[in-house]
Amino acid sequence: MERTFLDISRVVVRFSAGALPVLNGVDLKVKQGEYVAVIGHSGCGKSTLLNVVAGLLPATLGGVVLEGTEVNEPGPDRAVVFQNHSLLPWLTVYENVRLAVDRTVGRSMSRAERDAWTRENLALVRMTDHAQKRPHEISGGMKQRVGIARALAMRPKVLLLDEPFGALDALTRAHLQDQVMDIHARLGTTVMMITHDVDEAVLLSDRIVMMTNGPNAAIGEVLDLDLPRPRDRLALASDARFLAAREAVLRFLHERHALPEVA
Ligand SMILES: Nc1ncnc2c1ncn2[C@@H]1O[C@H](COP(=O)(O)OP(=O)(O)OP(=O)(O)O)[C@@H](O)[C@H]1O
Repeated sequence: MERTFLDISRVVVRFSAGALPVLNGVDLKVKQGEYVAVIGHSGCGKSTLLNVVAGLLPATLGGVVLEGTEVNEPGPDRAVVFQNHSLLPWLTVYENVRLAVDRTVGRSMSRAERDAWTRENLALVRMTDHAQKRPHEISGGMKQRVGIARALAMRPKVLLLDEPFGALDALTRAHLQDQVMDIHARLGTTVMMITHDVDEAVLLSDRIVMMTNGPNAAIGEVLDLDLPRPRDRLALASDARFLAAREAVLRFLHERHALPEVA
């Protein structure tokens, strides 16, 4: 049996003493190199779960262990990319990534190595030609690419993506999904991605974790995707396995766990 890499164990999150917990007993074991998507209706607690894994929010009960070490605070081994790019506006694209390098992995590198590592990560997201621009001079999709480069530059054990493509138009989104698939294939990074988008979850993931509605949310079902990689969005559009997986997730969200007002 493959060893658990990221172990989310019986996580309960309660924001106030009198209220019901938002999450009530989330258990998830992620293998190294696995791409896991977490999907569920708005407000079910997806970001809350990601924040617990990131170490940004303590679990009320239960906890998270990454490669044998308990998560108690944020750290570069769990780099997060949020929906709204959080680049520093007064720094260039290069400087935004370089800052992360200098503050994390770069401590053990020479100046020239830090420069090369920064450029390598910018190249990975195809931002080399825009390295000297500032955030206001690049598009939303480019900003997300820089955010991904910055996260990868920390050499994280787990890349945590919180709706990273949520604010982008459909074509830019598709382009970025393809790039993330390519990066995942090349680097073998373990990824946990929050999404609302069923097609995105099926296209990118090895497993889809479907959450029940909150409060008291937990994992309702987990779907294993045996679609071979590399995956091609056009070929998959008519692939019976892709369509069956898509339908299974849609049925979970809109039949078994439809929101009360639309049920
Ligand atoms: N700091 C907080 N204090 C109190 N309640 C919170 C806090 N953070 C989140 N919540 C509540 O917890 C619930 C889950 O929120 P969360 O953002 O995790 O959901 P989500 O599934 O990520 O939603 P969405 O898909 O809309 O982003 C919501 O009811 C939210 O109001």
